[in-house]
Amino acid sequence: MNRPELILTPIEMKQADAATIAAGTPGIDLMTRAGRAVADKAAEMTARGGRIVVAAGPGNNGGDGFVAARLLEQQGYRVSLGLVGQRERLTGDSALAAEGWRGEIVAAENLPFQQADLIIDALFGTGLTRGLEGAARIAVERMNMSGRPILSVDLPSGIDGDTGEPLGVAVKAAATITFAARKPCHLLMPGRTFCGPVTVADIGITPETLAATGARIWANSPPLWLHALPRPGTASHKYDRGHTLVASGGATRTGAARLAARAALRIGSGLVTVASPPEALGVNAAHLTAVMLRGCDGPEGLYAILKDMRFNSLVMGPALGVNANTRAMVAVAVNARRSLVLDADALTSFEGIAEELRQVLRHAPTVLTPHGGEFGRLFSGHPDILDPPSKIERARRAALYTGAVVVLKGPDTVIAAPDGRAAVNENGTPYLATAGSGDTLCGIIGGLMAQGVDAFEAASAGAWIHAEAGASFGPGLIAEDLADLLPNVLRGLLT
Ligand SMILES: NC(=O)C1=CN([C@@H]2O[C@H](COP(=O)(O)OP(=O)(O)OC[C@H]3O[C@@H](n4cnc5c(N)ncnc54)[C@H](O)[C@@H]3O)[C@@H](O)[C@H]2O)[C@H](O)CC1
Ligand SMILES: [K+]
Repeated sequence: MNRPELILTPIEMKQADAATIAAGTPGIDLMTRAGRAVADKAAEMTARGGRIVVAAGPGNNGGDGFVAARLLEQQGYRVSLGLVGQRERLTGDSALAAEGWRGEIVAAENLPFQQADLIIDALFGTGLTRGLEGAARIAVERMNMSGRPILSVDLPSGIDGDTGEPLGVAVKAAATITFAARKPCHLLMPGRTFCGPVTVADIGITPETLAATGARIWANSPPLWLHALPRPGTASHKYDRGHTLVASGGATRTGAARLAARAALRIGSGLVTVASPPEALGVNAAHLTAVMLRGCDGPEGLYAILKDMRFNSLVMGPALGVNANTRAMVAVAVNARRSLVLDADALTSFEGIAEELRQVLRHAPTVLTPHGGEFGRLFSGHPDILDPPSKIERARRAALYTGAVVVLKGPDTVIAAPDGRAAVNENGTPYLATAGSGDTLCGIIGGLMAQGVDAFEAASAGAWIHAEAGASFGPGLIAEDLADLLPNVLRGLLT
């Protein structure tokens, strides 16, 4: 199994650069390798002898561009190069790289972008600190308007490497080539869209050097959690694969719990029970087969059920109602010290009183699964959690504050643990934006925790498996399909 893909922030990348240089690799060698990787990628994208227009910036991103321009001209391409800033103000490795370019240097904003077979965007990379203005802005606007394919160096100019957000105008690249490791902007939206397909070039910075930066963000993919997925042994029986309890809403709001329950069963929970308000027992009983059913009359009823310690994983929230009763149910569930997944109404019932939720969330492995709107409501009044421009940072702060793993959903779902670990999910599909999809995700995560999977791994694996199931179906997907798509995904992972 290959190793989990570590994602480095721009600051961590600079640390890795510096450590590699300190260990004896001259910076110009890193730049030359980076520039060579750019040239190789550009050659893949452009017929030999084609017209390549390079826009270089005032720093090392520009330096990569100078190296690529030199190499491509040597290979017979017709290369034009433009610079933002003055040639004589280039310093360090960029100045060295520029010395290798024998061709003309024009102002980047005046480059003939429309005549290019390929444009190379080497204006700004991880050093971007503010929105583009003046010549840089004009160059980017003209580049984008040209309609010609753009290869971005490291990341599209104008995109914030940490957040994936455009700081004003930003290059819309056909492809991006980055170095040593991807950065958050390559996975987070909308940065992922601005990048196009991303290639990671090895420029001689070792995995050990990357890890030594202390980076704690990973791409959410099987190598991160595959080891943690349960593989029932021949002697396994249903009682040692856990028992998930899913709380149902009232008589007209029972579907969410059944979606979650079926998903928990499909993901491998040995037993699953729906805890149903008395008035909904008939409705639930009419729809349930392998999933069992228990009457549960409010917090007292839940307390009575949880005296049975075999219920080791609880899923609560979908369709429970936004009210004090739901808050009381959550308190009973938390004090029962079982693994817990809280979603939807169980979160929104604590709108603006996250402090109250925080106080109860310290007893057992807990996963919160808000989408953006629920997250904003739950943590309203907590600018320290809501204000960071990075979605990863927001999720991390919420996890630290609540003591729970937080799954901040979206096309770029972020899974964050209280200890700072974070994973970014990329295999989602727009077809998952359908009623009941979130309920199913809760069931998958709860069902994995019932089998003893730790909260962060259960949430990360659950998010990926849920998305993979949805993507395997495509157009026409409805939530009822998802649970029955899980076996195929699991087969691909476990065999
Ligand atoms: N291992 C690696 O990742 C390597 C990366 N390399 C390349 O180096 C750049 C980072 O270079 P740096 O000089 O730090 O920053 P930039 O080139 O991105 O920016 C240049 C400079 O521009 C100034 N600046 C910031 N924002 C603006 C703005 N809006 N308008 C004008 N000027 C701005 C700021 O002073 C920056 O310092 C990385 O992306 C890679 O491409 C190495 O070449 C190889 C190893
Ligand atoms: K760039």
